[in-house]
Amino acid sequence: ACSRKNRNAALHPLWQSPLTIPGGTRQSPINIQWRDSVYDPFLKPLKISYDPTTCLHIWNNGYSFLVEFDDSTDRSIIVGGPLENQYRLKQFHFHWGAINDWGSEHTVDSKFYPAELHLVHWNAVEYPSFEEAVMEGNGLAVIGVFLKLGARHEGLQTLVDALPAVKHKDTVIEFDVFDPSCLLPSCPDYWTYAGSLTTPPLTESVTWIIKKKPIEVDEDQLEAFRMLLFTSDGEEEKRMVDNFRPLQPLMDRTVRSSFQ
Ligand SMILES: COc1ccc(CNS(=O)(=O)c2ccc(S(N)(=O)=O)s2)cc1
Ligand SMILES: [Zn+2]
Repeated sequence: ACSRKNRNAALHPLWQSPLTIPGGTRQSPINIQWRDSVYDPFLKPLKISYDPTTCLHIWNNGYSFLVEFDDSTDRSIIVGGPLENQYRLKQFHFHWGAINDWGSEHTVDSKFYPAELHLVHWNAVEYPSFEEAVMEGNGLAVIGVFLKLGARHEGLQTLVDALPAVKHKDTVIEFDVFDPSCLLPSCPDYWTYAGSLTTPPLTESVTWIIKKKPIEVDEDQLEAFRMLLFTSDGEEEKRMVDNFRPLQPLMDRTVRSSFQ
């Protein structure tokens, strides 16, 4: 279902670099073919413990809007699931479309969701900094959560209310208490596979953990994402939409599921 729009997204300034890095064998995002995923009974439940006071600010970086966390200690971490170590929360952000027919980065049985949340964590047990972890095969763990159109999400609303303050690229607003676990579905089921960052530097350093169940958000909340801009104040306005990377080849990878 790679429509014209997606090919344009592929050529979008965001990804002028080659679609996949030369020699890339584990690029993201991918289509998750449910029937090809393999149940792994040895996968543990994912344990998530976030400290809401580690929240710092919201930042429009010209790709998406990031909610960044103080990752100088182990106060907000995930452990278990497919992970060998515990990983520290660094930031979360979203990808979304201009319309509700697409917007997610991963697809399930070739179905797009209107948006996708990424919670980015790094392996502070084995690496001294985030920047170094980004370059290592087991350096990052990103939890992906699909957003679907439905009921208004009260937890997301506090974030949506702050977005007008970060309309332009390189604007920041203080955001000092937020618990991102309110954005996770209650169902523990997930898929997991070895992949990459979906924006430059596209490094193959991510253990992806994609939640099976989406969360529900309403139209107004998706529209609030779409009123953000890729462009800085004073530049000709370009709406921040379709900030997702095209699907990448699965190559020699297996997607495992934590559920039967
Ligand atoms: C060398 O310094 C660096 C290196 C890399 C970054 C990129 N930022 S990042 O790692 O948080 C992510 C980029 C894309 C993400 S996605 N859509 O796959 O979850 S996460 C920042 C600073
Ligand atoms: Zn992302």
